[in-house]
Order: sequence, then structure tokens, then C-alpha cells
Amino acid sequence: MQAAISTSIPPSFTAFRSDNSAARCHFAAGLRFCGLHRHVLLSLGEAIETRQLRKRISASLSESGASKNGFDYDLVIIGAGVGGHGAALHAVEKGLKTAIIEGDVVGGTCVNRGCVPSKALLAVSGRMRDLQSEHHLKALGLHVPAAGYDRQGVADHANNLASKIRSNLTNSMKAMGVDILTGVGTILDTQKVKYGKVGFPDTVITAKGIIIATGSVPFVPNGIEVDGKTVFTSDHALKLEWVPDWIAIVGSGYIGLEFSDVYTALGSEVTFIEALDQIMPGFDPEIGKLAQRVLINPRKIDFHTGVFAKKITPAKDGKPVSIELIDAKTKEPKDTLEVDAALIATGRAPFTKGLGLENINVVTERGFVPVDERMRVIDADGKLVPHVYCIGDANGKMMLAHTASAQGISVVEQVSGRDHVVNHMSIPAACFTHPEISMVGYTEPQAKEKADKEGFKISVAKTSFKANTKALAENEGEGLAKLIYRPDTGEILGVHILGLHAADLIHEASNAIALGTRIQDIKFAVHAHPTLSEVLDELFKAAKVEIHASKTVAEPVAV
Ligand SMILES: Cc1cc2nc3c(=O)[nH]c(=O)nc-3n(C[C@H](O)[C@H](O)[C@H](O)COP(=O)(O)OP(=O)(O)OC[C@H]3O[C@@H](n4cnc5c(N)ncnc54)[C@H](O)[C@@H]3O)c2cc1C
Ligand SMILES: NC(=O)c1ccc[n+]([C@@H]2O[C@H](COP(=O)([O-])OP(=O)(O)OC[C@H]3O[C@@H](n4cnc5c(N)ncnc54)[C@H](O)[C@@H]3O)[C@@H](O)[C@H]2O)c1
Repeated sequence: MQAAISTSIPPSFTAFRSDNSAARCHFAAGLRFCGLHRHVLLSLGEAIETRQLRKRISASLSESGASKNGFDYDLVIIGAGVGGHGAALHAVEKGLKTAIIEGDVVGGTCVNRGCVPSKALLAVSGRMRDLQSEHHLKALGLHVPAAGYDRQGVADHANNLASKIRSNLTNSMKAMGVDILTGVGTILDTQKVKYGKVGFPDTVITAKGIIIATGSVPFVPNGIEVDGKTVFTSDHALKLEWVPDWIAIVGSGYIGLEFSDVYTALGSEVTFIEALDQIMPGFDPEIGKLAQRVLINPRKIDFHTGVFAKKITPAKDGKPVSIELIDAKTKEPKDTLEVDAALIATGRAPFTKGLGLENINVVTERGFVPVDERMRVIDADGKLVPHVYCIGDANGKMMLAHTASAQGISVVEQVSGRDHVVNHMSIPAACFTHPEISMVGYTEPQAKEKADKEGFKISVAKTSFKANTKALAENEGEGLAKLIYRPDTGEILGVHILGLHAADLIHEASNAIALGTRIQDIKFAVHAHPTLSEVLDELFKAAKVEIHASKTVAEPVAV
């Protein structure tokens, strides 16, 4: 594995990252926020009230500023990304004296180099698509002169949004009484952490519990030379310093697909390079096929599958970016591409080196911190490390912002004396292309495998956006919702949606899975007409479950 070489690492972070041979980070100063955690949305009045409550709690904990059990803090979190932020706010709400240590800027990947700026760019690409689609506009009876854009204006939108969200996150923690400690955190013992900036003496603090929330950085395969200008990762691409005429995107996962939506809307031609035999291999195969028909084929996108980019050389001395492709299986040379730019979107590497894990006898697995289902860290002998937890991208269970936050909240519940386990099968994911793709639970092949192993049958139901009034009114009838379920019990095993606002629609299904609601019950829930939510209503109604609703008569409610 080769590090993505940063050209702009602040001095304090150079030292912080220096022992990370697996992956170094591009800590671009600038961007911020994630509307992720409900606490962010606290009004100022609520925040002040909560802060007063927090002060009263602190006073009762200790007069000397230490927590009541003799530690400096009840909880210390290393890393102020969305996982750390979610955990910190929940901890304060639970009355825990809490500190969060951040070596760079609050908000981590999601706010500064991930979800937030990418969704700002995707908001622009969505509007550009609408304005450029003559066919679509004509169908609505609209006539709009040619659409154009100002690259710097688009880049500013992403940067400004990140800054705004970053300060929202910071202010929400300050208002709640979380101590934000600046510097690199290193674990000294299961209840002791040091932190400090380069050139300053370290401070040692003790805590009843420690949460590792140090996140991840772009993974760049060996042989790929990143110069940050013509060969770059999402860290650079989000700044939108230029829009290449022709860009190769290595990897057709979430990042690749979302950036293909942005670049093609802004006028680029895209070539995907994907190691597996199929483009967008992570999706349910049927949704993947439809995604290819809707998101790839009609756009200026071509692709090479079953190939690795063995060597990528940045543009130099008037020569374009050169990409040497080899067959993923035989390793034989296949082709050499010459393009204007290359975006490396081949996954992310955990950022866990230099954390002092050796001081608590923990050995990482491909860089990830091993944890059990309660996010408790497991040591090299397979035993639980007391008092230490790891959440978010650093444990690799599911690299999504809301998962990091949910895991953090779950850990705080445990630290506060209430057992809690996150049900990862109920966590939705979404790809914010136009139209969007969303999913929760198993894909059809995964569900089949589980069914064969455990000896039950699965069924599949589907509905089309073409039958939905609201979608048709919007002239957005392209789309499919798919339900994979157990006909004998009505259990929802997976739901996959491609279509307008799929990312919002998935929550009815994910909440049903989280709450254990069965299809025979949810199919009686009433949906407003005409709404896109009726796509899911129809989906549940289309399922053929062998048993009846557990409760057919609602409790009478006085109106
Ligand atoms: C381009 C892109 C788009 C994305 N879009 C989405 C999306 O739409 N939806 C979604 O759910 N997910 C998205 N993700 C994934 C999401 O950003 C991550 O899953 C999420 O940020 C993980 O949160 P985290 O708290 O675990 O880590 P991070 O957000 O990476 O935060 C870790 C923090 O820890 C700090 N740190 C590390 N080591 C130390 C140390 N020793 N001492 C002190 N501080 C330290 C880092 O500086 C950083 O601030 C996207 C990712 C990318 C790259
Ligand atoms: N909307 C979202 O929720 C969102 C958006 C962006 C990123 N993310 C998160 O960020 C993480 C990283 O995203 P990503 O798209 O980089 O990773 P990914 O794992 O989604 O996709 C990586 C793709 O690259 C391919 N690949 C890997 N090595 C390759 C090589 N050498 N040559 C060619 N192809 C190769 C893989 O087969 C895979 O298809 C994901 O875990 C995702 O959860 C989420």
C-alpha cells in the first residue's frame, strides 16, 4: 500500500502522521459540517439551557474539575470527526464529563473532505442536469436558455458549506460543555492519554473510558503517483480547482460514482477503471444493472472492468497522465490510457498508526482496530481491553458517517450503564447521484446465501417509479424499488431503491428493520397521496406474506 503524498500537511500534523506508513492524510485547512447529529440542530436557547445543566452536573462530579471517580474525565474521545462528535454530545447529555482530542480540525473527513463538500457539488450537478436536459424541460413545458457555471463559484459553495457546518459542530460541542483539546492523542494506558502539539510539552489526562474515533484517509494502491494536481484523491477533487476535459476514475464505488455525476454534469468525459468484473460491484446486481442503464450509458462515460491500474504517472512536461492497465486476474498488460486527470477512488485506509495501540497490546488488522459487536477493543490475545472502545471508520465495520455517530452513541449508552448493540443490518446507505441509489440490509445474492445456509425461502417484490404519480408529475419516472423478504415470517431482509429521492425514501424500510416491524403490519400504514413514499407503500403491499397482520384493529384514538 502506498501513501497518498500530501503537499499541504500543516507542520503539527506532519509529525502526527509521520509514523503512518500505511496512509498519510491530506489535511486541507478549510471545509466543514455534517447535519448528522440531532444536537447540531439545538437552538441557542436549548444549548444554553443544556450547558447550564452540564455545569450543574460537573459541579456535582467534582469540585476540583476531576470527575467524581478520581479521573480527569469520565470519557475522552480521540478524534473529532462525526463519530467523535456524536459520542461527545451524547456523553454530555448523559452527564459524563467529556473531552475530545483533535489533531487537525473539528469535523474530520465527513465535514471537511467527504459527505458535506461532496453533497454541495452534487447539488450543483443535479441542477445542471435539470437545466441541460432539453427533453426533460420540454416535457414540463419549460424553455431555459443554455445553462452554464462558474467553477470558482461552485467550489466556493462546497467550501462555504463545509466551513459553516464545521463551525456548527464546534459550537454545538462548546455550548454543551465538551472540552475540545487540540493536539495529537496517544494512548498510554487503558485509562490514560497524552496529547500535544509539536514543539509543546504533552499533557497527560486520565479517563474512566476512552473512545478511539480517528477515522480514515484515502487508500492509494502501489504504483500510483499522486501529485494532487493531475492525479489526485477525493481530498483534492473536492476543492474543484479545475474541471478536466477527460478524467479517469479508478474505482467505481461510492466516491467514483458520485464524482462521475459531478464531472459529467460539468462537462468532463469519464473513463472508469474497475478491478472487479462488473462496474459498481457493491450494489445489488439488479440495481447495478439499472444504474448502468441510467447513470452510465446515457452519459459521456466509458469503462474498463477486470483491470488494475498498475502504474499511474502524473502529467508532466506537456505529457498527459499515463495509466498502465493490467488484467486483474492474469496480471498481463492490457492497455495504456492517456488522460487529462485521474481520480483515485479505491477505498479508504484506517488512520490508526501512532495512536499508541501497542501500549494496550492491540494489533490492528490491515490497520483497523479489532472490536466486538459493542465496539469494545480486542487485544492481541483476543481479550477485551477494559475501558477502551473504537468507533467509526477506524474499526472498518461500515465506513459511513451516520454509522460512526450511531456507534459512538451506543458506546456512551454502555459507559452510562445501559447495554446497547448497534444493528448494522438496519443502517441505510445512499449514493447521491441523480437519480439517487439507496439500500439497507442484504442484497439478493447475500440473502439467498443466508437463506440456503439457514434453510428458509426468500421472495422478491418490486415496484417502479413509473407507476408513481408524484414521480411522473416531476417527469422522473425512471426508477425501481426492490424488497427482499421472508414469505413465511414477513421479515424484511433488504430494500434497494434507485430513483428520485431514494436516499430519503429508504428510511421507512431501515426503521422497520431496526424496530422489527414485519411486512404484514407495515403494509397497513397509510401514506399521503401523491408522494414518492407511495413507492414503498406499493412495495410492501406487493409482497406475498403467508401470515396475517399481528394487529388488524388499531386502538381507538379520540380525534
Ligand atoms: C468524498 C467522500 C464522501 C463521503 N460521503 C459520505 C456520505 O454522503 N454519507 C456518509 O455516510 N458517509 C460519507 N463518507 C464517509 C464518511 O466521511 C466517513 O464514514 C466518516 O467521516 C467517518 O467518521 P469518523 O468519525 O470515524 O472519522 P473521521 O471523520 O475521519 O474523523 C477522524 C478525526 O480524527 C482525527 N484524528 C486522527 N487521529 C488522531 C489522533 N491521534 N489524535 C487526535 N485526532 C486524531 C482526524 O484529524 C479526524 O478529524 C464520505 C467519505 C468521502 C471521502
Ligand atoms: N454516499 C456515501 O455514503 C459515500 C460517498 C463517498 C464515500 N463513502 C464511503 O467512503 C468509502 C470509500 O469510498 P470508495 O468509493 O473509495 O470505496 P468503495 O469501497 O466504495 O469502492 C472502491 C472501488 O474501487 C475498486 N478498486 C479497488 N482497488 C482498485 C484498483 N487497484 N484498480 C481498480 N479498481 C479498484 C473496488 O473494486 C471498488 O469497486 C466507502 O466505504 C464509502 O462507504 C460513502
